Amino acid sequence: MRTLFLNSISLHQPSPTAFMLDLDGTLVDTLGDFVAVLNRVMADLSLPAVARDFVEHTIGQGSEHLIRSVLAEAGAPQALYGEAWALYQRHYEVLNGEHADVFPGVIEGLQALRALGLPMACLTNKPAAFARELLKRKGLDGFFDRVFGGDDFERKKPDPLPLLKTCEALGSAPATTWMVGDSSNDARAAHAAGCPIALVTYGYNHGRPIREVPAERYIDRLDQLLD
Ligand SMILES: O=C(O)COP(=O)(O)O
Ligand SMILES: [Mg+2]
Repeated sequence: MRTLFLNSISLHQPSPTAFMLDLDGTLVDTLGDFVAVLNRVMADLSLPAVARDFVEHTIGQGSEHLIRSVLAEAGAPQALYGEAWALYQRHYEVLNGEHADVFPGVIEGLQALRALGLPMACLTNKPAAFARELLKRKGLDGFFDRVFGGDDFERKKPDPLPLLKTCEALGSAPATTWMVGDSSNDARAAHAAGCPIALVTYGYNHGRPIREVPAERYIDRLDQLLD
C-alpha cells in the first residue's frame, strides 16, 4: 500500500511522512449542525433565522467568526456576541453530530491512510472539545494520533501556526506532512507552513469553486488520495 501511494504521488510531489486532516467539510458534513445550533441561538435572542447558504459560505474560520458574521447579517449589534457565544456553546454541546454525516469515502480513505502506518492528526478550527466529541460520536476518533481544535493554539488557520505545531507534535517535517482540507483557509495555511495540500471538492469553500485555490491535489472522495 505504501509503495503504491509513494509511486503515485512522488513523481511531482513530496512523499508523505504524516497527515493532517481538516474536520468540517472534509471528514464530516456538519452544515446541518451549524444551521440547527445557530437557529436555536437566534430564536433565544429573538432574532430572525439564518439562511443555510449564508452559513455554508461562512463556516471554516472558527466559531467566533461565524457567530459575529451571523449577528451582522441579521443586523444585530456585536454587543450581543458574549450572550450569543454562551448560547451557541450550550446548544452545540447537545446537538453536536445530530445533523451531520460522514462524507462518502471518508472511512475507506482513513482506513487506507492508517494502513500506511504514518502519524495522523485531525486539525480543525472547530473548538477542540466539540471536535473530539464529534469524532467520537461518528466513530472516527480511533484514526487519529492527535486532535487539535481552533482553541488549542494562539492563532487559527489560515495562519500557519496550527499546522507547524501539529507537525511538531507528530514529529514530522512540514515539507512532507500533507494537509487535507476543503477550503482556501486550509490551503493558505498549508502554503504558509510549507506543507503540501490536497483539497476535497465536496466541502465548504466560502462559496467559491475549490479548483481556483492552488493545491497539489484535488480529490472527489478521501479514498482517492491513494489512487
Ligand atoms: O470553522 C469551524 O468551526 C470549523 O472549520 P474546519 O473544521 O473546516 O477548520
Ligand atoms: Mg473545513
